Amino acid sequence: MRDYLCEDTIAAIGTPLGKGAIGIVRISGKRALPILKEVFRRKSGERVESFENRKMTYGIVVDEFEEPIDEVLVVFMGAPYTFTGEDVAEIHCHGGIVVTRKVLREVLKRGARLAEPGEFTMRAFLHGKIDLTQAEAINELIEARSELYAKVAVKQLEGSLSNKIREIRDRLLETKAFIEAAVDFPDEEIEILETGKIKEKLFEVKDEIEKLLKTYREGRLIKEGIKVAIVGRPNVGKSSLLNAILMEERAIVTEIPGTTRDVIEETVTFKGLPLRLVDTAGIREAGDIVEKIGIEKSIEKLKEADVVLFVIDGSAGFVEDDRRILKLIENRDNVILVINKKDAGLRVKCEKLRNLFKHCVEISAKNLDGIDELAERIMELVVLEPESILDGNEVVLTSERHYELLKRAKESLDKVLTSIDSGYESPEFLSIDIDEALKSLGEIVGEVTTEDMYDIIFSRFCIGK
Ligand SMILES: Nc1nc2c(c(=O)[nH]1)N(C=O)[C@@H](CNc1ccc(C(=O)N[C@@H](CCC(=O)O)C(=O)O)cc1)CN2
Ligand SMILES: Nc1nc2c(ncn2[C@@H]2O[C@H](COP(=O)(O)OP(=O)(O)OP(=O)(O)O)[C@@H](O)[C@H]2O)c(=O)[nH]1
Ligand SMILES: [Mg+2]
Repeated sequence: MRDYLCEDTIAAIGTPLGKGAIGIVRISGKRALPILKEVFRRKSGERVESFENRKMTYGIVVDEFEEPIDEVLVVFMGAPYTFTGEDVAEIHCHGGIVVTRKVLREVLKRGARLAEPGEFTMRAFLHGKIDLTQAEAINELIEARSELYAKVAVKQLEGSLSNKIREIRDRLLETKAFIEAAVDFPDEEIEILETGKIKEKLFEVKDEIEKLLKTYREGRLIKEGIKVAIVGRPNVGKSSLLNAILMEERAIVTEIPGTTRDVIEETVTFKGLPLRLVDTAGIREAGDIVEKIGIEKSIEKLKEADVVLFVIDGSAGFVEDDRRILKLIENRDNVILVINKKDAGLRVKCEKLRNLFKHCVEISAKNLDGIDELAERIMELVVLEPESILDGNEVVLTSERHYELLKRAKESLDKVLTSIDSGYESPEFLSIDIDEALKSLGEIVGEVTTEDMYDIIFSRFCIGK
């Protein structure tokens, strides 16, 4: 059973385990202050009976035999004006692996329980300090590996998404009131339902939801990065291209066809977005079993990719083996033809293949020529509205949970509209689906809670958060 009532006092190390200048043990709950008094002494060994709220005090942590464990700074913050909304005590100790754990152990001995992953944040949510999207944003912030993602997460932590959702919800509530007005005054000869007006309002709300839904594509790219598969026949310079983009000798490059046999994945950040580059085995009629498996993987990666870089050796021209690979990627609009080995003289150019490839770049992986242009083209291909999304100032959906719930809300509104169009205009009937939409919106911010909420949200956090 989870402690949704927040009866226990919880504690955990809030900093990464490892060598660091400081390590913080955080305690939250009713017994935070008594526990702090139990473990903390002034340098002289004297007990401290009252702590000034939110002010650091210098001293030592002792074990039950009054033996000093570490020299520390501690702070007590009284409920409700704290991160969790409960009494919070923090012990800032030296950041060794042993010392921080020893301090935590003393705290646990005095009656605190080790916090579960995300439990501090869950308490902040349960006490109304933050809503669900803000709680999730804390985790996203911790997970963020690119500046842009961090920026989007901070905005969400500040409440940008919740504000947007609440705005949509309020408009929907207004619409509902408008529909129900017809029920409340049946005798007053108010027109049964002004369906035209109701529809107009519904369309407005739906439009807002759709706008938000559209941001998810970019949101996912910001969060997960752009998957770029580098494919082509052996020896055209795929691994050289990977190295050129990474600016390091990551993959083995030789003049022997069939050098790369396994998939190599590396990430670089370009304009704030992670580019997840995947170098693959050259595709051809396989020699041995290892190469065959490698080629199967190449084809798999090609299918998963957001962008496919189809590399050819321009100094050799567009040859039969290239043509065979072309069959695998036909009908895809996310392919960029990369004509490599420009330095060796090109026998085929972008212009000549214009009818086959909408996107084409001529490069020399060896001389690092054309690499920036290629990176630009990758961005152009996946990012629909670069200005609006990439500055990180707009509300962007990055969570599948939010996306699915918003989609559900939209579907409920579609049902209402269909009902109106089919003549089922009874207000009670229409309200059912409006309520469904409201419920989905409520679930996003956590006003409507579900049983598995903890498991889908907070258990993903690291311990101590
Ligand atoms: N030492 C320390 N640093 C930390 C945290 C922490 O818990 N401890 N945080 C943990 O995530 C983050 C900061 N987040 C926090 C959020 C709210 C409050 C807080 O005390 N809120 C009160 C009072 C606000 C005010 O003074 O205006 C409140 O909301 O009522 C503290 C930290 C990052 N840095
Ligand atoms: N002149 C020239 N040679 C290049 C260029 N890029 C790669 N090469 C050479 O082409 C050969 C093959 O390069 P790789 O990068 O190993 O080719 P690959 O496509 O990864 O080959 P496989 O892993 O076997 O599929 C090596 O000898 C490289 O030095 C280029 O831009 N110009
Ligand atoms: Mg290779």
